[in-house]
Amino acid sequence: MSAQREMKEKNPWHTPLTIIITVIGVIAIVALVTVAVLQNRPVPQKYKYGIVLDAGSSHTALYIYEWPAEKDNNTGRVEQKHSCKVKGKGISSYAAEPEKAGMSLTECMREAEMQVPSRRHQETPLYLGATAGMRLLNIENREASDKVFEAVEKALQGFPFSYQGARILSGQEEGAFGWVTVNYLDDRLKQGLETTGALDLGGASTQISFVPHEYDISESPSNSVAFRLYGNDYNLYTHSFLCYGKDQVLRMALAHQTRSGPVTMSDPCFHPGYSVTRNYNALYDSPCVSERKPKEAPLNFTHTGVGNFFRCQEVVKTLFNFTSCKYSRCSFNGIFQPPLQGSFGAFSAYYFVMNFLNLTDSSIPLETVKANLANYCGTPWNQIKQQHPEVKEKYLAEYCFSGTYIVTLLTEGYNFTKETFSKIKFIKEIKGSDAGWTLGYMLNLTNMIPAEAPDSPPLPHAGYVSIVTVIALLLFILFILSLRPIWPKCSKKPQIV
Ligand SMILES: Nc1ccn([C@@H]2O[C@H](COP(=O)(O)OP(=O)(O)OP(=O)(O)O)[C@@H](O)[C@H]2O)c(=O)n1
Ligand SMILES: [Ca+2]
Repeated sequence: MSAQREMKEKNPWHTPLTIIITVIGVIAIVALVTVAVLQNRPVPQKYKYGIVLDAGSSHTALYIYEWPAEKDNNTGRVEQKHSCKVKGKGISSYAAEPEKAGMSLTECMREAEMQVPSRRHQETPLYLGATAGMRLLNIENREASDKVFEAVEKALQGFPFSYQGARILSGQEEGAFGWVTVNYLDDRLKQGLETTGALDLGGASTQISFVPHEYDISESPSNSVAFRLYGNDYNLYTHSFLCYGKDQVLRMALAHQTRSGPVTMSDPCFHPGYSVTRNYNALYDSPCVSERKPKEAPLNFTHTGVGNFFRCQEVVKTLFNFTSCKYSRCSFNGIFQPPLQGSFGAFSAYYFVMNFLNLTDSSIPLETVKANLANYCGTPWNQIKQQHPEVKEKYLAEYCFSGTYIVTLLTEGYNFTKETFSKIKFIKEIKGSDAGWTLGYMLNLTNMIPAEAPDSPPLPHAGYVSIVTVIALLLFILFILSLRPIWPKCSKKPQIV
């Protein structure tokens, strides 16, 4: 017992001096680390916002994006905070009553007012971009298209955001910004990874964009877009096919099959037992088909279904022109297309249709996709309606046609083979943000993707804190060791008596 007590008494760690040094040391370390952590802690997140309205041919959607306020110039990640689907049809459908185009946006704009904190309203940029529906209206009736824009502009200026204008995007912009969105969301641009191609299928036009392997831009300069993003150069191939969105292509298919003006038409792209009356004038009311209108057509025709995928494919193929190509290679309609490269993300109607048909899984071989479609198209219309009572009949009736069109466009049009078909991923969104051109458009207009890679701190915050802690501990230990000569009796071994 007494030996133990003596040891305790002689233990240098129990002298008042060392206890004081230790306590001060510990306090110093805690203070040092706390200051380091607090000083470099990311400040509580404040966000900035941007709003883009996608005025598509079939409908308008509003997207709100947000990003950390203190990092807006380069490093902060922009994410979709909210989206709102405008009720009713696209703005181009209001050609005869333009004010209604403006009014149609009110509900979603009110939602945006609620979603964006009011102190940020005034600085939040608001853009409207119109695509193929307005492109067609602009071709058909310039004055009507201008009136629609006037009405839309007036409506948007009535909200407290920083309105930045409404305009028609070129097909090239639509394709290129879709590609930017997909690759930005996948973090491929910042990391300089191989990029993903983008396939967008709308109601009135469709876009294909990818970075080809070796690519002679001079062959068709109008199909190329050069980007410098985060210090990397990209030569993007992009093309937009006006009239090859799924609604306009359906018009073309119907026009092709009714070119002799019959009273009843049997359509392999619609289910057996399907039958509706359609109006000739309504069918031909689009620049995509207006020239094909039969001379002496009756007012209406009966559109009946036969349900045959392979015959439907034959009809769809007649809508592509493969005969003339003045370049080294073409997709269709004499449009240059370099060899396909890498993987692709296919979104908007590609996704809606393939998702409905349960065909989004990339592991499904092309042959199986076709077999499933053949089976689906051959299913009687009554049965289809019974199986999907929740789906709008207009959508439901068209999935056989749309699925057939998608497969035909991808394989015959763009030259995907049974090997490369599996490189297509049918996607709706990436990490919570919808795939589409809107995000890329906003990133571009707000200069949010820098041309050069931004300087980043050499260490991440956690690494910095760990290193500060370790160095502080080492210094403390060193300090304690350096005191050894003044420790009373500490150089002597404790003697057991
Ligand atoms: N759940 C849904 C939603 C939409 N659609 C259809 O998908 C097509 C294209 O939709 P979208 O990509 O929204 O086209 P828009 O942007 O309106 O057209 P565009 O890009 O050509 O201007 C339309 O035929 C629409 O009827 C669908 O089949 N199922
Ligand atoms: Ca679209």
